[in-house]
Amino acid sequence: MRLDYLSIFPGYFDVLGISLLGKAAVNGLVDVYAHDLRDWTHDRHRTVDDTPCGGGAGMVMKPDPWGEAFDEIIGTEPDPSVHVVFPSPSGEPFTQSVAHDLSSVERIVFCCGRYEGIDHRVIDYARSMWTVHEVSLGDYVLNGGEVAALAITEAVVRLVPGFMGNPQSLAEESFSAGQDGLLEYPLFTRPVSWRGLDVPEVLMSGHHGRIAKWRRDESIRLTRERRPDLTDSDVSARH
Ligand SMILES: N#Cc1c(-c2ccc3ccn(Cc4ccc(CN5CCOCC5)cc4)c3c2)n[nH]c1N
Repeated sequence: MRLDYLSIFPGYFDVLGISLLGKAAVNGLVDVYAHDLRDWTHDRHRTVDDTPCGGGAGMVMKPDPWGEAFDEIIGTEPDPSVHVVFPSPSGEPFTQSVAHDLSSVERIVFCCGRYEGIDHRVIDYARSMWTVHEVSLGDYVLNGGEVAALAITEAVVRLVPGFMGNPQSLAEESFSAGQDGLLEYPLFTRPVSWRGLDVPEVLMSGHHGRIAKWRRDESIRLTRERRPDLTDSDVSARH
């Protein structure tokens, strides 16, 4: 899998050489390339933004540098196998399902906007050439797309076959199909007693059936308390 990042702050992506992702890069599972959008400007100030047509607050990212960067990084021929991700406050929700879909893709290009956003023609042009995902991390405001691109990267790459040492742990996570869309149960490890707080006895019983029931009940309780939106009527009936 090749990952490209276009940003006026390419240094954000230096962290991708750390931890598991760094190991994946070393193992050849993932190739990471960060690009400075200003490398495709031609004025002395390396300008990437301008005032919004029709007025309004802030600045908008000019289309020209993006187009020239696309030509050099991706190419000038349409190729639907290339997936271009635009993090955006007005994007569709980024979910585990989207992460799963992207994990089988060979090439992803992240376009990280700043200011008030990117000239919309850049997104329209990208849609005419490649497979585009305009996605939002959630209902809160970031200053740009870089942090979102990092989060999306982690969510996607950890699903790539061969990346995680123990793929079974993926199956038991919250938001994964294997858990019926329920939140993950509380986790404990040694010591059994810590600052007057004990591991629930059932988890020390060695009785796998009871342990499985306790964990299921806890997942249901937590989901009903914290994420009623995840429990549809069918799921509630089953639980
Ligand atoms: N993913 C994700 C994100 C982002 C995100 C992603 C990409 C960019 C690029 C620039 N920004 C800054 C920015 C902030 C606020 C606004 C809204 N304003 C638009 C003009 O009208 C007033 C309202 C726009 C742009 C970004 C933010 N924020 N939150 C997420 N979950």
